[in-house]
Amino acid sequence: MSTAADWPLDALVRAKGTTTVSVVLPARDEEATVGHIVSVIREELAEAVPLVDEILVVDSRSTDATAARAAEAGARVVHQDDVLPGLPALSGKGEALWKGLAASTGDIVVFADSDLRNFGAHFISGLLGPLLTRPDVHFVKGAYERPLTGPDGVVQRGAGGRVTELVARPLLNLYWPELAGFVQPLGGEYAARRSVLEQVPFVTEYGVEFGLLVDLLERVGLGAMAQVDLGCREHSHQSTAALGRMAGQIMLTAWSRLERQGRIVASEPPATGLLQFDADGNATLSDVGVAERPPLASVTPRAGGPLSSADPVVSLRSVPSSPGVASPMTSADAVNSADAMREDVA
Ligand SMILES: O=c1ccn([C@@H]2O[C@H](COP(=O)(O)OP(=O)(O)O[C@H]3O[C@H](CO)[C@@H](O)[C@H](O)[C@H]3O)[C@@H](O)[C@H]2O)c(=O)[nH]1
Ligand SMILES: O=C(O)[C@H](O)COP(=O)(O)O
Repeated sequence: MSTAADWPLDALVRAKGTTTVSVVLPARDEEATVGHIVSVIREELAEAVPLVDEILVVDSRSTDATAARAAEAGARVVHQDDVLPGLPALSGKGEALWKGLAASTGDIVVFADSDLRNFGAHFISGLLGPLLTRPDVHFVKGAYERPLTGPDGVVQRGAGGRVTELVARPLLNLYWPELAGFVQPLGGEYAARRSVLEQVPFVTEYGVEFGLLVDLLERVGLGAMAQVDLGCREHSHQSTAALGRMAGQIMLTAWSRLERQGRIVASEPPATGLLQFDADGNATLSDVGVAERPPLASVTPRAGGPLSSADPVVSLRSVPSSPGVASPMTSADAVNSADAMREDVA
């Protein structure tokens, strides 16, 4: 595996030629970090050297000043629901990335999270190295060490990436062992050729990274997938309950791929409700179902191009997410069963 330091900027600019590069940053309520990230990319990779041609921030229904901070720092900002407005709006990070792909223009698209606390230009340039120098490489994923920073500020080296370690990695080793060598399968920093990204579906919410890995393996093969060591990645941590919902989305994404690949035949789809309990035993029910956008190339002939009325709108084939879609356990069933269990215990 190469490291970011193996790809000096002058060599990358020489290799780039006429290839164009877009950086797409999905952002939901990231006013604290998005401005700095955009500024670093603009100053070091667009102004100091002609490596990045476009910086696009996809504002993912933020309720804070994310869009303003990103625009002030020099990004083009689009709102997730304003892109391809002819389609019904979906939610979550996967939707933001798919809309970002549609709204951007570069031959190579680099995705990076907007909540990185130790962002440096190497997060972008490192990912570009194999893509700009090896025509046979179509997808590059970032690898890094992930510390866990507690609320008291204490940093535990290598303890981050809890959903990765507890859910994604075991699932990949069980069912797609070819992908087990990806150090950070859920990491948000990766890059690919547009020609390939437009050929694969994008799962919505937090299923997107897992779905892309599995679908790209099928589409381009492991030999066209690379990873680059980007050092250490620090980001803002979500609560355990939020990570539980993310885990549910990833498990449903894996289930959808196993079914699509003909490896499981289910008599009924899995339930998409997740019942969680707080410290006082209060129950909250969430829907962790994910939807799916079809390959962008099947929706519009060219990213950002006009939609024709004959275009497919959205594929929800993989896993149901709309409120109207039947699931084996309804919200009411789940709450009733939780109440019944509590009574049993009492
Ligand atoms: O509805 C959303 C949710 C998140 N984001 C953005 O997506 C990025 C990553 O989201 P975050 O909530 O920070 O995810 P993590 O807890 O860090 O989850 C990890 O695991 C996820 C599942 O694979 C990946 O999507 C993430 O990139 C990866 O960092 C950030 O820029 C968010 O602002 C959106 O744009 N829309
Ligand atoms: O990628 C993951 O596993 C989740 O984002 C959780 O990461 P964290 O444990 O570093 O918060």
